Amino acid sequence: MDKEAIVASGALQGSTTVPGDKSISHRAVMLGAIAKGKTTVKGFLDGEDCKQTIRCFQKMGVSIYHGQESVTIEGCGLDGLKEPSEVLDVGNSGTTIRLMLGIMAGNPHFSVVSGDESIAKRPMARVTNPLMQMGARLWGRENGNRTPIAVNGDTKLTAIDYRSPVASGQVKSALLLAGLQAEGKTTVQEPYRSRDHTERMLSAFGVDVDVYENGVAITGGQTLSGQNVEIPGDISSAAFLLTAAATVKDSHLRVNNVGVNPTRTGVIDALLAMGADVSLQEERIVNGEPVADIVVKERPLHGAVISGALIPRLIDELPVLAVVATQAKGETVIKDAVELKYKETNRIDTTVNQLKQLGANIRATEDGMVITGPTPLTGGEVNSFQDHRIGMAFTIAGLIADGETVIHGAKASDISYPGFYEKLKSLSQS
Ligand SMILES: O=C(O)C1=C[C@@H](OP(=O)(O)O)[C@@H](O)[C@H](O)C1
Ligand SMILES: C=C(OP(=O)(O)O)C(=O)O
Repeated sequence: MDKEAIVASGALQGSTTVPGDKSISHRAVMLGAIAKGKTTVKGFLDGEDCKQTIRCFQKMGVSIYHGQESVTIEGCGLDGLKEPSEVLDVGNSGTTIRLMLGIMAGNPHFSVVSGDESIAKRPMARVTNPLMQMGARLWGRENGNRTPIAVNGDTKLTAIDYRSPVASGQVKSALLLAGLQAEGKTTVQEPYRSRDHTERMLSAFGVDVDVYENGVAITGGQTLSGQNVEIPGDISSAAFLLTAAATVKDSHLRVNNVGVNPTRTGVIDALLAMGADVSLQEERIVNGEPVADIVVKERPLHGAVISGALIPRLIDELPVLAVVATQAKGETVIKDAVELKYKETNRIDTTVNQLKQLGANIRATEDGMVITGPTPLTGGEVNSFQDHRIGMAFTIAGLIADGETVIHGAKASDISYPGFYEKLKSLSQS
């Protein structure tokens, strides 16, 4: 049976690393595939989502070699992708499907894109609508909002000025990738700035992208050239270790070589706002992305408000921050986070309902949750519901709780953090 039993096992100590960044790994494969020439990727995340991206591009005739040390992609240029003769299966990965739709929309082939049960419930209109405004021919259930989605890319796209209602790295990236193939200059504005790895990597591959406050612009017809890419550790994975060390008594942990792109470091800002002792050391730039070692020491925490522009900078870390908030003194309010409902699970429900079960004082709101602490947690049976972030967040809850916490569906962690359970065990003292 796919489950893990977690018991409190003492302070987290030492110096460690985490697997490569998921967002950057997806983009390295995609940009490598549509570039001319060879791309070599070091630090690629060997997780299920990113492997699915590799498989999709292999189905379009791209030669990709996934070795122990690196991934090598023989880029064939945007005009060199082949028509896939099978469905492009993205598995559980929202990033793969939404970014790939941007590529497929302007590529002169017929393709069908689909994924697992969770993907079938996630909204796709946020990308298919603006792509259709650019002239893309797309069909899907609920007028293009649900998978499977069929694309007939045999059409010329036209640039649009798009004001996105959501701050989403996936929407922005899909439109940049479609914009590369459109006539004219495509602009995307968003309510708050979302992760900017696509812009950074496009520049590294030789494409001009204009970046301004809460917006980006790209002119169609530019070509990419293959590059050597070095991917830092994923701050969204590091977040589980950092939050554990911030809450488990006497912990003192250093996580080396983590990507600290400012569009991703919301979890550090939230921990600081809660009074945590966290610092960045050895800050440097690797391949156009900021990287640092992160050091955290346990000390008493207090509640904070997590809202507004901070939300897109820590969206995937909110379930585990809710776990931390159960141990912080006073009220923590998470708001403006309605996007949590559209992830692998409805993360407001899966977080709130199960933390309540473990004894937390927590309630759901329309766009987030309110947690009052500190409350002792008591172990129990919880489920990942095949949502990797939920399974891992409740594993951290298990380290804080009295007694045993059983995580059903624990293997979901392989999606973004293979080796997560082994790593936690190696860092615990007893
Ligand atoms: O662009 C990306 O790589 C991602 C963007 C975010 O999703 P949204 O774009 O839906 O906010 C995030 O939740 C996801 O894990 C990865
Ligand atoms: C939401 C996530 O990923 P995706 O949208 O790529 O499925 C995540 O990793 O938490």
